Amino acid sequence: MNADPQTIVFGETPLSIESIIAIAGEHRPVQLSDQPVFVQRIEQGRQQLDRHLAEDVVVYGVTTGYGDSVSRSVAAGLLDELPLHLSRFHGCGLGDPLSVEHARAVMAVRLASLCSGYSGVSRALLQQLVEFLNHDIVPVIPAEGSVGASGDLTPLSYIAATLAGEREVIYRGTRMPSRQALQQAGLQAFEPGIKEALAIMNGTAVMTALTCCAWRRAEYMAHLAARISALAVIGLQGNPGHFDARLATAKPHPGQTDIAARMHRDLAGLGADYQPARLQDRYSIRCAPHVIGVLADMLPVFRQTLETELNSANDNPLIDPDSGDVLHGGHFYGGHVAFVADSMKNLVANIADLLDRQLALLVDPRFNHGLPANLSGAPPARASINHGLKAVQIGASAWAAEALKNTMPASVFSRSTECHNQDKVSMGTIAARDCLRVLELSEQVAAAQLIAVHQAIQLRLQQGQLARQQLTGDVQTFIDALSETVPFIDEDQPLEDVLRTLVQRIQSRQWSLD
Ligand SMILES: N[C@@H](Cc1ccc(O)cc1)C(=O)O
Repeated sequence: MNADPQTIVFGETPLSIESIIAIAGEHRPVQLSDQPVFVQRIEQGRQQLDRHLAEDVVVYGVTTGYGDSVSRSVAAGLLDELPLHLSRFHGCGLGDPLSVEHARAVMAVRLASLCSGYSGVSRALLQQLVEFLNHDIVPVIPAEGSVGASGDLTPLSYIAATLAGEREVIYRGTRMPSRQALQQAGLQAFEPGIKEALAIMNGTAVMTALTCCAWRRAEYMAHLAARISALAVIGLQGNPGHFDARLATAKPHPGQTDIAARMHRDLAGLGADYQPARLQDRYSIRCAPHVIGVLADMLPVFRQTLETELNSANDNPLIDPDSGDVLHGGHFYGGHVAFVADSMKNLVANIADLLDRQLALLVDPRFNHGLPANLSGAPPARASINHGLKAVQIGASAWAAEALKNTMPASVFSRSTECHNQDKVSMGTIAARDCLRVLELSEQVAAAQLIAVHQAIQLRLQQGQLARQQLTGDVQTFIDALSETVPFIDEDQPLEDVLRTLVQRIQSRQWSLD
């Protein structure tokens, strides 16, 4: 069915983190499967719900009030109005809006979940989400106000509302009322039928989407940190023997082994005659694979959890597609995602700390084995007025500290809310937002350390303590690419623009590190 190989199809095979990122960031087109099994499954779910309604079965959120108001039954004449009430009373989010990329990821993740066929929603609802993604109509979703268990009710209410032509969206770069964007795109508002607003809102899509985006950045951070650490070894005249494959075999965590191998490969050009300045380097150098490797080892575990969550029915109630039975449960509870985000931010912040410690060694003549103070490249006659990377290091210390400060797990701050119906909640969305913030700060530390390792290597080359042929082809290419952005720092100059460009390059995964 799928003519355009670029198109990502929902309703057939499970989606990966990469497909979510491709939809969110690269605007890959999406479509619903037209396979009869999928079409039937979706139609059946809806018919079964209608049947329950006709038979006066009590279904939570369809014939009852929401949450703790479950014990209130809704008069038959008001049932149709109930869905829009849900999205409307949850229109109380605060904080900055999610970025366009993140809001698109949220829509894609919610669509994946609804396509699992347990939510009893119509194909028309799924199609409206497809249209929003393909026309790039992006709901403005305030980031704050979810406890992450009862789903991401409040932020997801902005999806339910905008599909229905309420609240605001970003369309063609302009913030405007959703109704106006729908009109301009030639689409109709989709007013949710019974259970449909609940199905959109009662799930973990915001935290899952944000954590998928974080996962991709964390993966790049692990590989970049390995490259930076290898360059720090070169700058500090460190000992490449710490990354010997035989050491890795003796403690074979696969992620750690991979990081050590990457570093060892990057150091292979130093040659047999190379003499390190010390027999054993300080831990931020010697143990780099042991710090970065924990993240590298946990990423596959995190991936499995995130992909299970994103392809799951994390809604309530569910409609069993085979029997049609209504299953009342708590799949909107985001405990798994909360744990992934809380853990990932800890591992990423540890890398920021590692890079900041390496930077501290590089700028300090007591530890850097013959490099100038603050790595200043000023000639001796002008050394007294030049300060090299002094302020960049101070900045990196601040960013590392802030990253570390944000590692406090969010999930341990569960609090009872909503009249004690939601008396244990995940706080997974806060964990996911923290994780993204920790990544941003860590990327800033990495940018600072990129300037430092670049400068250290240029100084070693100038001082004749390193020959260009001692750098592998990959390392030469990387240093040359850095030199397009990073100047040799001799005279004092503002480096904000350089740092910002580097952060942007890191976030767009500019350099191929494999
Ligand atoms: N998540 C709740 C539903 C709910 C919806 C809206 C609320 O305001 C509160 C709770 C449940 O399924 O039980």
